[in-house]
Amino acid sequence: MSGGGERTAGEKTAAKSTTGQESGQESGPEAGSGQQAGGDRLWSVDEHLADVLAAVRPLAPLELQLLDAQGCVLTEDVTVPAALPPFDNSSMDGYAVRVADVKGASEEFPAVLTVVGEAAAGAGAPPAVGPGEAVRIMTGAPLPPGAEAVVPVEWTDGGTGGGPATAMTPATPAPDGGFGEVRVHRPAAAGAHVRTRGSDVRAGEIALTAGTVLGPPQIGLLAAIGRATVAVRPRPRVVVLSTGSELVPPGETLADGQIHDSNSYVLAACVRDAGAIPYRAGAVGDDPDVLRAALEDQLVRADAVVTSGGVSVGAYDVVKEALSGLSGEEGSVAFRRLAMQPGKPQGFGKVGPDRVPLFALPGNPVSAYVSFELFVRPALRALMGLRPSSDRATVRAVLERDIASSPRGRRQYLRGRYADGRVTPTGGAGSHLVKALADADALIVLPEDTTSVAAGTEVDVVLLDGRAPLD
Ligand SMILES: Nc1nc2c(c(=O)[nH]1)N[C@H]1C(S)=C(S)[C@@H](COP(=O)(O)OP(=O)(O)OC[C@H]3O[C@@H](n4cnc5c(N)ncnc54)[C@H](O)[C@@H]3O)O[C@H]1N2
Ligand code: MOO
Repeated sequence: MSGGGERTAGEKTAAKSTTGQESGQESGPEAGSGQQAGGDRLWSVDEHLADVLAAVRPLAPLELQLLDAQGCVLTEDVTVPAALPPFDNSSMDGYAVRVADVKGASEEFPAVLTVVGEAAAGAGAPPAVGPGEAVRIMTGAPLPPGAEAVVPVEWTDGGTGGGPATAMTPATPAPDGGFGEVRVHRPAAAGAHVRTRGSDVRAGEIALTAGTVLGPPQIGLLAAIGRATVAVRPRPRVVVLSTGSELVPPGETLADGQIHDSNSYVLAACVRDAGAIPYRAGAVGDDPDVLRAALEDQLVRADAVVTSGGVSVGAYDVVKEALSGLSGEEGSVAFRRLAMQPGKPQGFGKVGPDRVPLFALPGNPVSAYVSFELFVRPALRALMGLRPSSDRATVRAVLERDIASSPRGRRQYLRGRYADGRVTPTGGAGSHLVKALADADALIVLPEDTTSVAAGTEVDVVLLDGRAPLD
């Protein structure tokens, strides 16, 4: 990547952006900048999100091991190769019997059967049950030939000659070398306590259709039908880079004017929380060449890049400086101001020959977090083939406290705690307030035309803790 350039690539193609008219991989903010298209105007949250989503496409499918595919979207219809269960088997520990032999049996007049052997799960082919015979059988063991039903051990004397048994005895052969006798106290209908071959799913049926999100039960089904790998949209690999010469990693001592880098941590955690794979590349100083070099290094393993800081109007706004002038193979990144608080300055585009989506988020910690929630999280879901916006519920809630002011013309996302239909703001509007953010589990959304809200009013609240379904 090279830097500089008098006019940004984004500015040159500004007219293509934002309204969603352009479809396909190359549309969206990659191709435009609000400053050029609409003067110094503010872009709405919805416009920006629409542009971001118009520019991202689901990742190409990959064949993954089952557990690596958890949470991913299946891209194939999976057919059942062989019936499940693969053979008739017992659902109880007890005795495999013929129905006629136990007809009318009771505790007072038990059916006395000769036990001719044992069927245990995984122990190979069981012996056959002839007239007047029974086979000891354990849960999951194949039903012996000739047997029509299983009587649970509790309906028998367990071969002890005493009263009703509570469990199978561990020892099987009787002293005479046989298995002895069992007294059955109740009749059993044909098929009683037998799980028939194919009763779960038959060979040739569709087990799971393309588009299914693989949760634990779906992964269990795939394993049960013998699949070791499946084709899914993979989790995006997301490089997280924070910028700022004042940043020091947590664990190191601060010199004058330094602060700890929290954004690369919160953003990497957000990436993971969204179901993607974070690569936290740490912090780079305010040097555009160093940032470009770091990005070039990281791009080989990235399906998306998230940077924080350096996007406003300061003298050392390194991300803007490094990425505004990209062209050709380098891709392009457009910077714009959004009608929201926090999160006003934003950059978005695609970089490198593979056109990897890049989100340049503002550096204020709360701004970076809220920007991720609103724009990056939906985009990562889109890369995974998931519905972008459906995993965060928005509910109405009664405000517990007055909100004295909200900037006219900007949609405000205040932090709050939600419980039982009520929401309480945590801290104020300052986008440096990380403790208040950590205390929150919701974002209180105040529309652009709202300048204050009295306690008792109903407001929109975005729940942050993933209470809504994931697909
Ligand atoms: N004259 C103007 N100044 C600012 C404007 C404006 O419109 N005119 N916008 C303000 C808004 S709103 C925001 S948001 C910030 C965004 O600035 P940058 O994206 O350039 O971010 P920085 O200047 O690099 O940092 C801002 C702030 O956040 C701290 N920071 C940065 N990175 C981290 C990190 N990784 N971990 C923890 N804290 C971080 C940084 O030290 C600054 O305090 O611009 C306003 N200014
Ligand atoms: O928009 Mo900044 O993100 O208000 O703090």
